Amino acid sequence: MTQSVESQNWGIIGAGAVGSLLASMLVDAQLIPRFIDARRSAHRRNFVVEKSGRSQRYSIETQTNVEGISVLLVCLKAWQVSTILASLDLPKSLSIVLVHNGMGTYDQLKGLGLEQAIYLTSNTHAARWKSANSLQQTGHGQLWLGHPLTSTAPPWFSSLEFAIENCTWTDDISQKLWLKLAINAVINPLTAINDCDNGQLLSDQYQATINALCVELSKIAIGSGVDLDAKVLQQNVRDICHITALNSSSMREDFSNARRSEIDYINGYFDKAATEMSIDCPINRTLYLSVLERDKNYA
Ligand SMILES: NC(=O)C1=CN([C@@H]2O[C@H](COP(=O)(O)OP(=O)(O)OC[C@H]3O[C@@H](n4cnc5c(N)ncnc54)[C@H](OP(=O)(O)O)[C@@H]3O)[C@@H](O)[C@H]2O)C=CC1
Ligand SMILES: CC(C)(CO)C(=O)C(=O)O
Repeated sequence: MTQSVESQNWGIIGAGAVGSLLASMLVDAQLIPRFIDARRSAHRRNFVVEKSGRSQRYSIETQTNVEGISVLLVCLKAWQVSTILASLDLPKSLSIVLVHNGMGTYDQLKGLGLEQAIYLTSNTHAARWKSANSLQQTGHGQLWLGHPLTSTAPPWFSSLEFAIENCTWTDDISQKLWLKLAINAVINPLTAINDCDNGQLLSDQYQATINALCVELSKIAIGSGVDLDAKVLQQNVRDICHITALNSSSMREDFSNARRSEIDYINGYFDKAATEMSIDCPINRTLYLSVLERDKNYA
């Protein structure tokens, strides 16, 4: 691969499945990212990534703070983002890129008074750990990047676009985020509660619930100024269930691994918006409260 012209220092907080996958893509493009982890002393993180049938070794420097970093990819679970970023000393010039499922962290960070530029993404590049240091890419997806207030891509975007497969700037990130949020609000709680793969949601028994839930979510999105037709959403949910038929959703994985889920930032986000607009959404509420009740054990 040709060396890209690079003057940024890339940091990644969250050396989990997504953070390590994106780190490997940056290394492949010779961008030399560093992991940030204030919980541990400085070290090198060594791992193997299996991508497109090839295994490659990576060794990434891990530092305890964001010193020297100019672009920070935040690959944490949604519920970790505000607490962890608030605990770090972040320079004003830092660009923050949020890479997680769900919505609500942007407002939380702005509410905390963060003055840095915060970019949002909708990411479908997927990976899972086969063992502690061996990662497998499980989905060649897409990463949409945008900013809620500006349609101009930052100067470092060309490097990210060069490094990350199917990385595209959008001047309407809100539309992409709401569609992904709605898809997750259908697939994630239903697969977690029913303990099934994504593809099983295509069976007849789930269609009435899925269709009615899509109508509710569409009403909330439209009430929030986002054009999200219920039929288009239903089709998108079906398409994702087909494409990811054998996948176990991230919420189902959280259930099986006794971890807190991201429900507050998915169905909870819809529930809050529905309540503010006095839109009755009983199916979304039931799913939200059911997973929330389970999550109390893992707060
Ligand atoms: N996995 C996937 O394929 C996909 C995931 N997503 C979304 O991307 C986001 C990240 O997911 P994923 O990578 O799977 O999640 P992981 O739980 O694998 O990654 C989160 C990482 O953050 C680390 N972390 C926790 N606290 C800190 C801290 N204080 N400082 C530094 N690092 C910390 C964790 O380390 P430790 O475990 O040591 O605590 C963990 O490695 C989620 O929102 C998920 O829904 C979206 C698309 C696909
Ligand atoms: C699209 C989907 C449902 C794929 O599994 C996902 O994003 C998740 O599991 O969180």
